[in-house]
Amino acid sequence: MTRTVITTENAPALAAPLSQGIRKGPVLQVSGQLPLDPDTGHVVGTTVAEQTEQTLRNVIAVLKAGGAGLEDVVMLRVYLTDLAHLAEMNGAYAAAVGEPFPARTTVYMQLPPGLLVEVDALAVLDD
Ligand SMILES: C=C(N)C(=O)O
Repeated sequence: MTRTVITTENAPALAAPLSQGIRKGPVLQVSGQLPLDPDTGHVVGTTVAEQTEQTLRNVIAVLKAGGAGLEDVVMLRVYLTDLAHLAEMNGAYAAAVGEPFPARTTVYMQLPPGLLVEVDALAVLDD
């Protein structure tokens, strides 16, 4: 089975040794996306809600480039810098992702200055 690199100008090009997404057969893994504007590379938003919205826009852009959509996502991982942001992130997340919600894990970690959230996604496409 061929491993295909997924690249799109509609999500930011990250300055790291990674692909925006990788597809192998029906499986599409989206790399951790950040709340960056794809055109400028600048951080979008100062609140965790705003940053979650932009981050999920970037996740969706990579999914689309790989032939998938949110309906194909089985797992999302959300990385937050502060437990106090959980409720606000959940509000923005629920509105953007919609039901039925994929499985999800939320992890707390450090991110570079100004970044409050990162999200990666695993999608499985129909045969
Ligand atoms: C931004 C990332 N996904 C990374 O550095 O792994």
